[in-house]
Amino acid sequence: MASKNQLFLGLFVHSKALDELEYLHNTAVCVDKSGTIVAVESECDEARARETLFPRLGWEPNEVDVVCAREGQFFFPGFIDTHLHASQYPNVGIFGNSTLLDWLNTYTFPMEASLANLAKARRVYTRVIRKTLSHGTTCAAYYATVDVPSTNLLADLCFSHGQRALVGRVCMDQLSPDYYRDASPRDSVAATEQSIAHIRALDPDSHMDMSRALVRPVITPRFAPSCSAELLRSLGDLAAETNLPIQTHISENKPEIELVAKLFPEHESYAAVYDATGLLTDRTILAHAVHLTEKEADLVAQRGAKVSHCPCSNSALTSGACPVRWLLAKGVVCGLGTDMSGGYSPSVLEAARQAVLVSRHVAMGGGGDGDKLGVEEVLYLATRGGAEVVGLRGKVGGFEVGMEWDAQLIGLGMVADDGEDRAQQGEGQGGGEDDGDVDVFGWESWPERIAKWVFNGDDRNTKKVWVRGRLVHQRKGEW
Ligand SMILES: O=c1[nH]c(=O)c2nc[nH]c2[nH]1
Repeated sequence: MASKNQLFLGLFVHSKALDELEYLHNTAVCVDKSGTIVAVESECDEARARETLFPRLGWEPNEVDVVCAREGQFFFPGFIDTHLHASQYPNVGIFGNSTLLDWLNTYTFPMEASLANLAKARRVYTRVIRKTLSHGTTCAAYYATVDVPSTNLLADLCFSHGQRALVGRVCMDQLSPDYYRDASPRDSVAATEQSIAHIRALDPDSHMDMSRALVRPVITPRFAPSCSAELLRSLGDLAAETNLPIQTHISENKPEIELVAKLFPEHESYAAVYDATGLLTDRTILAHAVHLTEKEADLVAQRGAKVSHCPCSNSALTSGACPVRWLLAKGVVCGLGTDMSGGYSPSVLEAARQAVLVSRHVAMGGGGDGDKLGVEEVLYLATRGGAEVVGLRGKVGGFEVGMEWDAQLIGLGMVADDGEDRAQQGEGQGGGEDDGDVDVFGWESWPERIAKWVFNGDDRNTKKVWVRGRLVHQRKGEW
C-alpha cells in the first residue's frame, strides 16, 4: 500500500492473451492508496487526468504522486516466480555435473539444514528477496526449509520488504539424511501447522480473506520420494481442511520417476500418487512436470492443478525439455519458475528466454514448429499465467481496473546519433544509469523492442518495482 493515491503515465505493455501483448500508449493509470487500479484511460496526459479523472475519483489534486515513464521506458506487470527455494540461494550456479537425486544430497540438503542458524537464514533470505525484487519479481512461491523458525523468518522478511509471497515449510520424513528430516508424519504436520499459524497472523487485515494477504502459507510436501504415504495423506487432509494452496515437485527426471514407481507400486503413476493422497487439486503448483505421460497430463488438467515450468533448472540438472505447448494445449495452466538453485538465475526474464530456447529443443527433438514458444507467450507465462498458478488470477499480472498495482518500470538503452549511449551522456534516461545490453536505435517497432528486452535485458533495465502500490525497489541512479 502507498501513503498517497498515484497517477502513472506513459506506455503500458501487458498480455491480453497467450499470444498477444497489448501496447497502451499515452495512457494514464490511477492507483488508489490501497494499491488497487481504479482507472485506465487512453490518450490521457497529466493535465487531462487532473481535469477529468481526479474529480471522477474524488481525488484531491495535491494528494497524488505522479510517475511518468520517460522516452524509451514502459510499465510492465511484475513478474511472478512460481517456484524457487529461498534456502538454496547461496548455491546458485553450483551444481557441477550432478543430476537431481545426487544434487539434493551433495549440495541442497546440507545448505537447507544450515539455515536453522537464524543469523545465516536472515542474511540469505534478505538477499534473495532484495535480489528477486531488483529483477522485477513482485510475487514468489518460496520453499523455505524443514525448520519452523527459519520458515517463519522468511515469511516475516517477505512481509517487511513488501514482496508478495507464498511461503512453505518443507515436509519430508523419509529418504533424506537423519540431520534433515521430520521425525514422523505427525511431527511434520504439527510443525507445518505452527508455520501456517505464524504466517496467517502476519497480516491481521487479511485474516478473514487470505486471498488479500500479501504473504500466504502454502502446504509443501517436498516430493513423493521424500514423503511417506502417511505424510502425503495427512498433508492432503490438511489442505482440504484449510483450503490452502499446495506446492510440490513432479516428474522432473527419469530416475526420480522410477524411484516413485518403486516406492508407491500401488499407484499407476507419479501424478496418481498425489491424486490418491488429496494433493492434486486446483490449488496445487507442480514444479517441473517434464516427463508426464499423456494420461498424467490429462489427470493434471482434469484436477485443475497448475505447472511451474523451470527451464533453467531442467537444463542445468539435465532433467529434460518440458513440452510446455503440449501441456497448454491440454488445458494445463502454466507459469514460470526460476527454481533456484536447481536454476542458476534469480531472473524470471532469464527463465522466459530459456523457455523460448527449450521449446526449440522440444521442436528439434521430434516435435515440430507447433512446439515453439514465442516472446508474447513466455511473457504471458511470466505474468498472467503465473498469477493463475499462484491463485491470483484477475488480481495481478495485468493493467485492468480492479487489479492491484504490482508493476515494474522498464528502461531500455537508447543509442544516440553518434553511436554513444545516451544514458551515459546523462540524456533521456535515468540520470546516466547503465542501461545494460539492450541497445535501441530508435527505428525498432515496440514488439521488436520487447523482443530485445526478453533476449538481452536484465536488472539494469528494471528501474522501479511496486507491489500493491508500494515502491519496493528503485535502481541506484534512477529518479
Ligand atoms: O529442482 C528441485 N529442487 C529441489 O529442491 C527438489 N526437491 C525435490 N525435487 C527437487 N527438485
